[in-house]
Amino acid sequence: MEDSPEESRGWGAQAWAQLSAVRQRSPLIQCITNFVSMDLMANTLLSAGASPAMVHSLHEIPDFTPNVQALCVNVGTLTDDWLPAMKSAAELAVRLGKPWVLDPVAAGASGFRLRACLELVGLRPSVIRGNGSEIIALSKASVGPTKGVDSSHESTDAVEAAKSLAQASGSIIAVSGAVDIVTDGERVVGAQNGVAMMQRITATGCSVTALVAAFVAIDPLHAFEATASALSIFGIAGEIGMDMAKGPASLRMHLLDSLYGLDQATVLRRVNIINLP
Ligand SMILES: Nc1ncnc2c1ncn2[C@@H]1O[C@H](COP(=O)(O)OP(=O)(O)O)[C@@H](O)[C@H]1O
Ligand SMILES: Cc1ncsc1CCOP(=O)(O)O
Ligand SMILES: [Mg+2]
Repeated sequence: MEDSPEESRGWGAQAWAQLSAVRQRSPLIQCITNFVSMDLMANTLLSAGASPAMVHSLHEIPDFTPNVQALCVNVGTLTDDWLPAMKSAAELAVRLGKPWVLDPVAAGASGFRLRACLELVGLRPSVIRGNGSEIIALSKASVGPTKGVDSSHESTDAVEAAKSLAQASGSIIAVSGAVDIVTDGERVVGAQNGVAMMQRITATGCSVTALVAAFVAIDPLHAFEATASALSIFGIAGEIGMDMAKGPASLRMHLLDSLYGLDQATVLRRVNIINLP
C-alpha cells in the first residue's frame, strides 16, 4: 500500500532535519575502510558536512576512538592484519555507547571474509549496509559463487534475508539497490531515490555506508530512520547529479556537489521513502 502524502512529508522533514544536524554538528566519523573507497568516502562525508578520519592502526584506537561520534568498518580489501583493529575499534565503540556501522563488502566471496564479517556482526553493529548478495550471504552464513564486490541480486530479493539477519543480530539492516531496503526485523521501508549509473562508480556503496554512520551519529536513538534518510539523501544527490553528468566520472563530481548543495525544498520534494510489507 502506498503511503499517504502526510507520511511522505514526514520522511522528508525528518531527512532534512537529520541532514541539517549533520551540517551543524559535523560529527567525527572514524573510517576503517578499503583502499579503493577512502577518497570518495571521505569526500562524501565532507560534502554532507561531517568530518572523516581514516584511522586504522590498532595502536591508535585507544586514544582516537573515544573521540569519534561514530565508527564505520568496511572489509573491502581485508587482510589478516586489519581485522584486529576493526574488532578492537568496534568493541570500544560498543563499550562507550557509540554507534558503529558495518559494510560487509563481498561477504560471500571467501571463507576468510565471511568468517570475519560474522565475527564483526557478533560485535553488534548499529547498522549493517550491504548490497543484495552480501546481505543474503551474511544471513545464510554461506560462501558461494559471487560477482565479487558487485551484487548478483536485486535488493528486493533480499528482504526476507535482511529481516532474519536483523532479528538474529539486533542490527538495523540496509540493502542497497534500485530500491534501498531498511529493516529492523519488524518494520520494512524502501527508499526509492538514486540512479542506476551510481553502480558504475566504485565505492558509492561504501560511501553511503559512511553517510549512514554520520546520520546515525547525530540521531543514535533513531538509527532506523537515520539509515533510511541517509540512503534517500545520497540517492537524491545522485538524481540531481545525473542531470548534469555525461557518465560515471562526471556523475562522481556532480553527486558530491549536489550533496553539498541540497536545500530544504529539494529534500522535501524528492525524498521518496515508503512502507513495505
Ligand atoms: N539501479 C539503481 N537505481 C538507483 N540507485 C541505485 C541503483 N543501484 C544502486 N543504486 C544506488 O547506488 C548506491 C550504491 O549501491 P550498490 O551499488 O547497491 O552498493 P555496492 O556498491 O556496495 O554494491 C546506493 O546509494 C544505491 O541506492
Ligand atoms: C572494487 C573493490 N574491491 C575491493 S573493495 C572495492 C570497492 C567496493 O566498493 P562498493 O562496494 O561501494 O562498490
Ligand atoms: Mg559494497
